[in-house]
Amino acid sequence: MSVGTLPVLDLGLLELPGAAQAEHLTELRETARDVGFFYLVNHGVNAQLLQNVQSITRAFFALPEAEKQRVSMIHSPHFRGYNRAGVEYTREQRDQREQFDIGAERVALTLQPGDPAWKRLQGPNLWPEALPQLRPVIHAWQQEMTGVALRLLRAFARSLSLPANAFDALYGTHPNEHVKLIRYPGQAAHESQQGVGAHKDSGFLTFLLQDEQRGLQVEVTPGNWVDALPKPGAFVVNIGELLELATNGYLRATVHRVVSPPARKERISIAFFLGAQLDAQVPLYQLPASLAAEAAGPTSDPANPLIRDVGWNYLKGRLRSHRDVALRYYTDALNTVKS
Ligand SMILES: O=C(O)CCC(=O)C(=O)O
Ligand SMILES: [Fe+2]
Repeated sequence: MSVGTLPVLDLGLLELPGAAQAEHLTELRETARDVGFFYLVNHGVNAQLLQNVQSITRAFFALPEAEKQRVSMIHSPHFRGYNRAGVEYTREQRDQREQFDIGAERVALTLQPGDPAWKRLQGPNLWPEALPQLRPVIHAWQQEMTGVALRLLRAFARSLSLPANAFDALYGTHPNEHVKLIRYPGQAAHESQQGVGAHKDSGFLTFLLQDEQRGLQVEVTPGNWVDALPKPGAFVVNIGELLELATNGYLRATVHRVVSPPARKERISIAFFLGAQLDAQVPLYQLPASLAAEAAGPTSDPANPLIRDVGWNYLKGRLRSHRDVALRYYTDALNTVKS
């Protein structure tokens, strides 16, 4: 296999009727097993919506600092809102990116004493008054991306000889639809180049919409970092840890990172993370013997063990990334979640 670039998959081909899809499903399965990252084309998301979401994202980051601080994540026990560069940590190092996190738009749950702390993750988003168009554009994008993600998840299920709806129960009626708007500021040569440090994504599937600035790198084989160069109109898709866990490591959650742009440049990317329902447990799906034989078990980082309880696993990641929010709202949970 060439490791110089990422494979390109076509969603339309994965949905061809009958036997015609078979060879494409095999390609999807093998790509996800060997690389865990690919470009997705022919996904059907309207080009105008892609442009709108990119321009509204630029408009958000161009707001005065005071406006962005009004929607700072420190105001949200649900981990929603704005973080300036250098606040988020990956592997104990600061990430040089500013970001705005949006989750599924739901009311906060009424909690009873003794309820698990992850129930606090559900709740409303924060929206900047100074940019009222942000909310409808992001909602449209979130809805559209949930649809694409579900289509792809069904293709994954078929590619593994599971019923097309095998993952639907995990995803359920309350999926964890997490959108992250990200801006990587240019960094001078003597400054940190960690846009985001090396990590795996924790959910099911991630879709990235990049701009024209390079920076995303994928560790295809140990120590071999491949550039996921921007490809107009395509999403970069990768597998998250839940899907790795569900398939006993057959599908691969691959480590990736972003290297900062040079001084005076910036990079904008928009991520959509499809997670499972917070109250779900990730089962181990029975794969056909020939595939099960190739599943080596999830390659979880011993310093960051995976938890099958979706809510706890998600909370663990959030507490790790956003220490200030954790200390404000989750001191009681810091010992329960071994993060
Ligand atoms: O900005 C990117 O291209 C990647 C972002 C990423 O990996 C993440 O936020 O998990
Ligand atoms: Fe990531």
